[in-house]
Amino acid sequence: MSFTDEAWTATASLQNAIRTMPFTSELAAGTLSAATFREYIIQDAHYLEGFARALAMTAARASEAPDIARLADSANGAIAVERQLHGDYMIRFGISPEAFAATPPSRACDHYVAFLIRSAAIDPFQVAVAALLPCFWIYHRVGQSIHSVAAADHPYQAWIDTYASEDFEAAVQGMLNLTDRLAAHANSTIRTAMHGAFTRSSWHEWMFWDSAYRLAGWEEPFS
Ligand SMILES: Cc1ncc(CO)c(N)n1
Ligand SMILES: Cc1ncsc1CCO
Repeated sequence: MSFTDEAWTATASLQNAIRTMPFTSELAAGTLSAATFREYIIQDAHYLEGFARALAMTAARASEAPDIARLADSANGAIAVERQLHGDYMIRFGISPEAFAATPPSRACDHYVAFLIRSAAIDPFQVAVAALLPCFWIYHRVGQSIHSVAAADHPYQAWIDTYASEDFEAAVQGMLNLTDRLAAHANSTIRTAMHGAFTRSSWHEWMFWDSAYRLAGWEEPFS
């Protein structure tokens, strides 16, 4: 079995939780409240900037030139999606620049981004790549499965189209190939750490949607 098949199987219960959780089920059905989607879009704009930084940092550490280019392309792609959120979605869902500026990253968003940037900075390159893979793969799986059931006048069609697209699929396939190539040449210590990073990132994907659904920010102490 390839490393990536192994990683998906090892995280089956998390992947199943992501597929069936309220945020993704209601997103698929088109019944997710606009207020919840708004919160998610704001947080995702914050996330995509941090994700792009982690991709660019990991790109710089690749030993093969094509891998530098692929990871840097994805950093560029993540910023392109972030610009789309700012330029189109925020207007469509009634998020003013002032409202965005007044909303800091949530605890879940900051935790995920901090994890990815820390991994990119100090983990072995193979482990940093494994940490980045769920960001691609889970979104593609979720986007595809919603795409296959979505009604024609779906309120979140543009979101679905982004992650079910052939362009995104090519980026996902590139990351899967890179991860499997690295794992095939890695020793068992590195492979174990790659599994750990993949699992932790998958958990962060679940937590990110769970947090948006609960409209969770930063809890403050009561006086
Ligand atoms: C939280 C999160 N993970 C992954 C993606 C897809 O890149 C995204 N837009 N947001
Ligand atoms: C992973 C990812 N998420 C949004 S854009 C992007 C890179 C696509 O090339």
